[in-house]
Amino acid sequence: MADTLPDALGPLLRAARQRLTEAGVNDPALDARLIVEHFSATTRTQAIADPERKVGPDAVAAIDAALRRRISGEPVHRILGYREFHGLRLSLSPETLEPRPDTETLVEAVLPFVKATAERQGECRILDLGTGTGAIALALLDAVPGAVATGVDISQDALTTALRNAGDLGLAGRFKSLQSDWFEKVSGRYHVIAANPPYIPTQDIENLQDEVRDFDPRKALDGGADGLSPYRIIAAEAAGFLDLKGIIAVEIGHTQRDEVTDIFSTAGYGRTAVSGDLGGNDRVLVFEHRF
Ligand SMILES: C[S@@+](CC[C@H](N)C(=O)[O-])C[C@H]1O[C@@H](n2cnc3c(N)ncnc32)[C@H](O)[C@@H]1O
Repeated sequence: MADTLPDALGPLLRAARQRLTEAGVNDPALDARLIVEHFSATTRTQAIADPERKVGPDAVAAIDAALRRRISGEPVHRILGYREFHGLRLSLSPETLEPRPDTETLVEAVLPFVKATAERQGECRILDLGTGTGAIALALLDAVPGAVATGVDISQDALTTALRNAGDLGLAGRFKSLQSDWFEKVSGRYHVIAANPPYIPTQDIENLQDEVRDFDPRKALDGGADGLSPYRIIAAEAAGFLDLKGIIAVEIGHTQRDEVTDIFSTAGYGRTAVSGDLGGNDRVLVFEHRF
């Protein structure tokens, strides 16, 4: 049984950090801060300016429970129930991937095109395939008032969460959700087709970090035998849904640049950009169709 937690904010933070450190959690200071701030509804500034501030017994109990979950291996954002993406707070649910900072690379890669299209044509239509929390679509809608987006997912749970996120962010009027197996139920033409599809080869899933394998949904990870199945489907079918001057942007695994480029080249696309993530890995490819 762990020690009882103190009820003053500063000592509570220190005790939380110590518990996570002793348990070997990866980034104990950050996770302790996120948990304490969230469940005590306090801010970093309050912890610094008023460390003796009292935290109520219900909040201390919630922090205690959250620390136990973290120590048993649950990712901190699953415990909090949300994650920040491109400056937006996105709620998570069992069938949504936790949006990752690497995926912000995709948002940045297409943002100038989305802005320019919206300015030129008064509207930019975005199709976000495998939308999950709605991360990509909602980040683009938030940045470009002239954009509208359809978020497609096979998971109804994910779409419910994406719609909730759109509502919470005041973007519901420009975001539609569609349950579909990739393009199966999609109609219309889009200036941007964006996708962060599942791209882990099936046999590699068992070797992923525990936090990913055990808490991110399998449907969001498993890209088939070689990890490339979704790219083949998207490349084969996208032309029917892409505006004449539209672009496709896909996130990739860091070793998949050449294979994914070949898949799109064979389907009639030319690659116009490769973007690296924060770690310097190839992370996003952008294509246009050679109609
Ligand atoms: C890697 S996650 C990406 C989620 C989100 N776009 C992000 O970047 O955080 C892939 C998403 O594709 C969805 N998905 C998997 N297979 C699908 C299919 N056949 N048709 C549509 N969506 C699919 C999953 O449910 C999951 O939400």
